[in-house]
Amino acid sequence: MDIEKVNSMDFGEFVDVFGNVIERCPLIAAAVWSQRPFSDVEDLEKHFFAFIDALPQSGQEGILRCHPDLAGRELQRGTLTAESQREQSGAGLTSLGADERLQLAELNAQYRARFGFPFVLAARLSGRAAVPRELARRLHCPPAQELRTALGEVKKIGRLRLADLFGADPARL
Ligand SMILES: NC(=O)N[C@H]1NC(=O)NC1=O
Repeated sequence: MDIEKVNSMDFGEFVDVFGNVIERCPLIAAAVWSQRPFSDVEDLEKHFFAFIDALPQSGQEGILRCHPDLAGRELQRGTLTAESQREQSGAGLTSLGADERLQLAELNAQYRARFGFPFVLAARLSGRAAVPRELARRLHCPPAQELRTALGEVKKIGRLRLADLFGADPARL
């Protein structure tokens, strides 16, 4: 895919293609479409991120709540989005032992109880051992800092998903 192709997409096609750049938030792609034309993929990415940054805290928390737990029930049930499924299996979360799954479920529950949204981490950038470690560490962070960290992870996930769509190297975005 190239940027000329993106700029020529009608609304429906654009939302079909980019609707899950931010997990289960096609509204963001819908809003970004009206800002076309984009000069390149970096410019497109900037519009996604600027939308997130401009939201009030309730909206930013809403975005986090659209994310499925890592190694959670949806992974077990096979109801993840295709992107999330790929990311979670790529990180080795599909092959956890029962003990590891239980440990993560407990940490996920503690995290959600403390912050009111699920723990979000760009799974593709960390291995399965790093997930419980990061979860346990971030569980003790101040809420305002944690919201910023979690949104930073949402952006990392979005960047990787955009890079996939463009067949680009995410380091160059
Ligand atoms: N909870 C959470 O981080 N979920 C996400 N992380 C990721 O890499 N893909 C997801 O769906």
